[in-house]
Amino acid sequence: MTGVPKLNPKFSTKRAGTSKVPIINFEVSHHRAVAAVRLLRADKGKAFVDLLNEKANDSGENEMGYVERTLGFSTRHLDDRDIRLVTVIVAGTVRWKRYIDYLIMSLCSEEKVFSNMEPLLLQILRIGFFEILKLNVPAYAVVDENVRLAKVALRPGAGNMVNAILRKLLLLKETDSLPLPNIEGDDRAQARALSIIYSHPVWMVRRWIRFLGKEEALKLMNWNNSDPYFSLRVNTTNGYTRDDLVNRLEDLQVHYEKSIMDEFVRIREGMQAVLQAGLLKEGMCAVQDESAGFVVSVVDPQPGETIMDCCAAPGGKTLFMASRLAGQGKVSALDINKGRLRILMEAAKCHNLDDIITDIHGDLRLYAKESTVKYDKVLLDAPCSGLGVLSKRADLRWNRQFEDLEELVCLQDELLDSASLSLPHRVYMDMFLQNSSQMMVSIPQVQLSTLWMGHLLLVLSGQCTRTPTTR
Ligand SMILES: C[S@@+](CC[C@H](N)C(=O)[O-])C[C@H]1O[C@@H](n2cnc3c(N)ncnc32)[C@H](O)[C@@H]1O
Repeated sequence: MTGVPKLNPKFSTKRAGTSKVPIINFEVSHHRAVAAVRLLRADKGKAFVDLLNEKANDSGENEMGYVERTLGFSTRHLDDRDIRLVTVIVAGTVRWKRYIDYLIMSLCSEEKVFSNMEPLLLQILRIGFFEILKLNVPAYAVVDENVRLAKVALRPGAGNMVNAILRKLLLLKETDSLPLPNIEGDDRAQARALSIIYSHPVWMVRRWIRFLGKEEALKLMNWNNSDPYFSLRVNTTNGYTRDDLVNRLEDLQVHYEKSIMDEFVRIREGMQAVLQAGLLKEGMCAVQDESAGFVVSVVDPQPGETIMDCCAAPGGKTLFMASRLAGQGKVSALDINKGRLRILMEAAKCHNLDDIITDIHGDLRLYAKESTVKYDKVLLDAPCSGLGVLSKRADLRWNRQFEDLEELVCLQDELLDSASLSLPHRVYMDMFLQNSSQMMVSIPQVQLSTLWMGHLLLVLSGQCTRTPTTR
């Protein structure tokens, strides 16, 4: 792929001149246009930002400005439905990128047609493929709209190409003959095929098969590719019950599901409505992953206890642990990042927990050497790769490199040593899955290790005298 797209002059000059009145271009489907530009930004990174600066004279224009200038409609006119569709299309297209690209390449007349394809054209095709394969949008709408978008954003020839490739895809789908790689050959070749079918980087597939076995690795990839849900935790410290939260969600017509954990409710859609209704601001609930709640359940804070949260910010687990203390006891929240710690304390105020929580700004590795304070319990939620939340963060799988994990494992090792050295009662370590296997073999004091929803929780007793890890 080469550079960033050249703008179609016809549209790039539309907003030039004296008129500031937004021009609404009814020719293109607005949510697809914004989705295509957002995907382009994700794909091109800095090259895209450079293009914005170059074309907009460093005016700080964002991607929305780009859409307005090049496609001729004001993104201010996007309604809630459009915004929701942009989110769905962008997340899904990014998630399935490897699989979709394999199909696009298979349907191009030659491999070089794919590798030389203009970046914006590729995004439009990816959107069309995602809509046909995963969203089941009516075929005529997908073809018509994406062809028109390619014609308007690029040129008529680009529209013809989109038309030809999407129609080929429809035919293959109808006849159930979509091309797929065979899972055969040595481990590496099989991982390569699986990485296309499940749309993950090859190194992740190989690593998970090695550590978890093929069956679990496939389950994990299916989970990563499923539509995510979000969890809300009711704030009992402010006197609310889960029924109160459920009643408000019903008023807002947000569909929910009660979690097996008492304080939690799951929602798949409707976060916008929850935010707009102010449920978070008024302290009724917090957005918190159930897996984070599970970690707190294992720590099981009891009234009167002192707890150290070693990597606390922005504070999801700190707040939940503090609320479990029922007004008696203390949580010390330590973090190296001052800004995130400030957010934590603001949330503590909102949740009426600022008497229970004390913030400590510092590097755990230094703090642990100097402090003589002992705690009843210590939670270490060390920085992680985020590989446990790939269903929610579609882009992460493409942004993480194997080398990032290596660095993280080093940091986690050091932090675990610090947490367990100077705070030697019980250390609860929560980490995402990426390096779980190394950790499990390397820490003889592990009393309990539980793998759940992408988290590995280790409960250690006494000081941590580990043998070197198997990195
Ligand atoms: C996974 S996040 C913690 C999330 C938090 N426990 C929660 O539930 O909201 C990891 C945190 O570790 C902090 N951190 C990284 N290195 C650190 C260090 N050397 N000492 C203390 N905190 C550190 C980061 O600033 C980040 O806020």
